[in-house]
Amino acid sequence: MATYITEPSYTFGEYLLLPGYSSKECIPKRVDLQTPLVKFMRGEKPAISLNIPMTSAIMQAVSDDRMAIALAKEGGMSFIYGSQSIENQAQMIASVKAYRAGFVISDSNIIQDATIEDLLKLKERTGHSTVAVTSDGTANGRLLGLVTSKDYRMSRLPLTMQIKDFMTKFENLICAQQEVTLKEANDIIWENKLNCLPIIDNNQRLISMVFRKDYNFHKKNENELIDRSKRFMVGAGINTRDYAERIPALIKAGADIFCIDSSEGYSEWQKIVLEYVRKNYGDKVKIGAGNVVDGDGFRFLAQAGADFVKVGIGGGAICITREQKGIGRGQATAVIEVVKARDAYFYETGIYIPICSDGGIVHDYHMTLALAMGADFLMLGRYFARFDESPTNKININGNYMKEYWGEGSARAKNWQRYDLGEDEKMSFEEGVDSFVPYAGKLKDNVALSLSKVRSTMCNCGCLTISALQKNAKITRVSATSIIEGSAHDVLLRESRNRR
Ligand SMILES: NC(=O)c1ccc[n+]([C@@H]2O[C@H](COP(=O)([O-])OP(=O)(O)OC[C@H]3O[C@@H](n4cnc5c(N)ncnc54)[C@H](O)[C@@H]3O)[C@@H](O)[C@H]2O)c1
Repeated sequence: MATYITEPSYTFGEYLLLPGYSSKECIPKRVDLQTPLVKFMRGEKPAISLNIPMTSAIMQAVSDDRMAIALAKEGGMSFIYGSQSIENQAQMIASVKAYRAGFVISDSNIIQDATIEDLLKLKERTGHSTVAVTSDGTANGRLLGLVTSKDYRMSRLPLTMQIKDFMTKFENLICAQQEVTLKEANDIIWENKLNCLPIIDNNQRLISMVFRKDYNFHKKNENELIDRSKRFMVGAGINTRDYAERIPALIKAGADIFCIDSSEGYSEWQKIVLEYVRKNYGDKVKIGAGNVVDGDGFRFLAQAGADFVKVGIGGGAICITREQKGIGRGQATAVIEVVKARDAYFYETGIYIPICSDGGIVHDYHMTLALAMGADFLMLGRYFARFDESPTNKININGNYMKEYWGEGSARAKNWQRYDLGEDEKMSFEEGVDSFVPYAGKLKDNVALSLSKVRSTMCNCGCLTISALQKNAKITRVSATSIIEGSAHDVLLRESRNRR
């Protein structure tokens, strides 16, 4: 007979925190959000910690090199998506590791045969008026010219005019070689009255840009997540098929940690990958595994050697695994159950394995709840997809700006053809949808606001660290009507503006 778990599984929205005693020392400014990323022995320190408990999801629509840089600046980490060629993924990792403050990877690039109409669309999408003209329209193509708003007059030029006919051609540009320091770059900008200085390599390929207007914004963020050589840290998603080629290539590119990316981690495929890493690299290479939703799955991955375990099936905003396959678990219950198994494992072995809660975060307070329930850090997809730094298009829909957001289980992501299930193509089905999310601006501002709420709640609970919150939080289930009671009710709202 099947095993029945009679207790229903719950989501974060069905829980609240009760306040604990907070002393006058307990103020948001003093809250420390540092949290372990990889396993460690009792009494020892983890080899890698995050400075904020946030990672960005292993998704095409979320985590590329630009996102990774923006998030590492704030103290978190991106896991760059693996649903792309090994070469492309390695290039993204390498570009994060090569990042130098003040040197920006160009996100507005175009080919010289494109038209003014294409240029206007690009400007609307990226919000930037300086556009690099490269041989292949990418950020690292051969630099052929530059277009700024000074180069064309909308009222005078036809929309069909080609970029090559009005751009500032390479021969007339002032550029610098990639060895230039930020100070030297800024001197060139001032001496030549430039707004932007392209940085190129020996083959005229664009490496980055330095902007005059960034001059005052190069101050170091003390929270930033850096390695021993002061380079930003970055993770990489991998699969259970081409790992023997992908892992060495990504290590060479500089990846700091891997995560096996799958909806289902309680599988022999994951054990094989973890064994491959331990056999070839010992404990030097760090690797997380998942996803699981119960203690059995956790223990399996812990014993197979995972450095962290990721929790969650079917809770992502774009995920339809539960309705397609009928597997999954309410995210709060999944976290609570896996944390129970983790704590028991820690008690037995002295090995603490961090838990990552992946999916199901809708409101900022859900982050605090997930941490209070014992997760050490969160993986967020929809949350980060809304920001300027996500890799997707910004689109105006009925006067509102939206960003595209699609699941890794959707046909759109699967077009990368990494999943050959050995079945008839007609038998394959989607586990994710293709959608839009409301555009929300800069990552930095949003993360600061979300974490200010987390810090504030932690103070209400009398906790200055995540581990104190995990030990001391008092959590209650809420009834359906108390959820209504907790929102604005029985009043007519004066304005429908989105609440910050
Ligand atoms: N967290 C979630 O709730 C969720 C749900 C659905 C999809 N996703 C995402 O969608 C993507 C696809 O997930 P998935 O679970 O379909 O991918 P997967 O590659 O883990 O599994 C796909 C299928 O391939 C099989 N397989 C795996 N390795 C194999 C190998 N070496 N040889 C032969 N067969 C092998 C698996 O058993 C499974 O049937 C991932 O990015 C995942 O994170 C996530």
